[in-house]
Amino acid sequence: MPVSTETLPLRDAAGRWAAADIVAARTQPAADLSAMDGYAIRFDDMPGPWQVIGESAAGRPFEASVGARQATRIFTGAALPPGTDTVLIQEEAGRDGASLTLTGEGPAHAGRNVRPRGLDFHTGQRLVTAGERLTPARIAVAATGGVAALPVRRRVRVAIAATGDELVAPGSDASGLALPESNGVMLAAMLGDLPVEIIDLGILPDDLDALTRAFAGVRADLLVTTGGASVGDHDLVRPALAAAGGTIDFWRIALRPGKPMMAGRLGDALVLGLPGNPVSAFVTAMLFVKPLVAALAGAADPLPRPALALLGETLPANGPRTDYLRAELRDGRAYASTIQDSSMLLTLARSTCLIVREPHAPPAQAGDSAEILPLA
Ligand SMILES: Nc1nc2c(c(=O)[nH]1)N[C@H]1C(S)=C(S)[C@@H](COP(=O)(O)OP(=O)(O)OC[C@H]3O[C@@H](n4cnc5c(N)ncnc54)[C@H](O)[C@@H]3O)O[C@H]1N2
Ligand code: MOO
Repeated sequence: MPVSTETLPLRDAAGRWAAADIVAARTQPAADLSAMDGYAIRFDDMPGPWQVIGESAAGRPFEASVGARQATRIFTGAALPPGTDTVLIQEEAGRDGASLTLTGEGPAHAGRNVRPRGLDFHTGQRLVTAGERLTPARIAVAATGGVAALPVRRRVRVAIAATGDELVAPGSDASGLALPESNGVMLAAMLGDLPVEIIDLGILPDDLDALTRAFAGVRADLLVTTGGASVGDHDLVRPALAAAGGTIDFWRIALRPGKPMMAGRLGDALVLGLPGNPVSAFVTAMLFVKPLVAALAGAADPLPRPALALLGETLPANGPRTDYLRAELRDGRAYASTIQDSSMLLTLARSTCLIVREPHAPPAQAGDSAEILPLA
């Protein structure tokens, strides 16, 4: 089901994506305006002298016509009085009462120091294209274009469930074999700069009935689970999804880490079942959850942007899965961590990029160029 749209005041629209083209309701600038403080003159009267007959300030124009060898005082952002076409900056002018003389080089051509009407944009011109993110500059251009409210998708409702009998809420007693749950807070943090409403389903046990009940009650655009995605006897996410009336579109992809990822549907919700290993959950969230949320929020270009970096060290040939290696960028070179175990959060926390290795990539040498995904 597509996420419905709403209209938000400019102040509330930051970080959303435009749900429709945003079109200028006015021309900017609305008239020929001065770009500098000085004197509005007719270029044909160069090199002067002139008689100053009035003043034009931003919002307080000089309405009368300016004749030959006449000038007005003018300030930045003020409309050029009728009859003038050029601004002489005050650093190059001498003023004595009403008399004005040229003291510097003066403007080189007609129209100098003038922002002509429509320099920025015209009424009817597209300012923001549907599917573009509403960055601060795009919100500002919409405001200048006379648009007060912006069409966006409503916040995407993302339900997040961690699964596993060993897990306890972060901060609670984690003695013995209890493991503090970290995927839920990590996912919420990864979605922190996206327009989401998080529905925290907490920690669900490795129990088919409990999982089925929890899944059946989900009201969201997207359900994200972590853990229980693999082939063990306690990996119950897929059977529970089926028991709750959901369907599975695919399970397992040629990715390392992240192989047991699952995608499916449950009623109106899309479902992404991420592996439980924290690094696998991180990588699949980066490659699938974030882009899917951005797409649901209306992004035309939701995928992460790879960059290029030089390798700091030799890398062995890759196997059959696309590999995302935790790595650090130092002096513009990417160094992969020695151990790439998908349980190791400290290595991930210290990484500043992932090196992307294509399936069956041959060995790579130090100094070779490699695709990376920067980790902000
Ligand atoms: N025989 C096979 N075993 C495994 C395979 C396989 O193909 N054949 N795949 C391995 C791969 S690859 C991965 S990845 C893991 C993923 O398994 P699950 O998604 O079923 O994850 P769990 O078994 O539930 O947990 C794995 C690991 O991660 C810890 N975990 C889980 N959830 C959290 C959480 N929310 N916060 C912190 N840590 C969490 C959990 O305690 C486990 O240690 O399967 C391999 N096995
Ligand atoms: O794919 Mo698992 O995610 O390698 O550890």
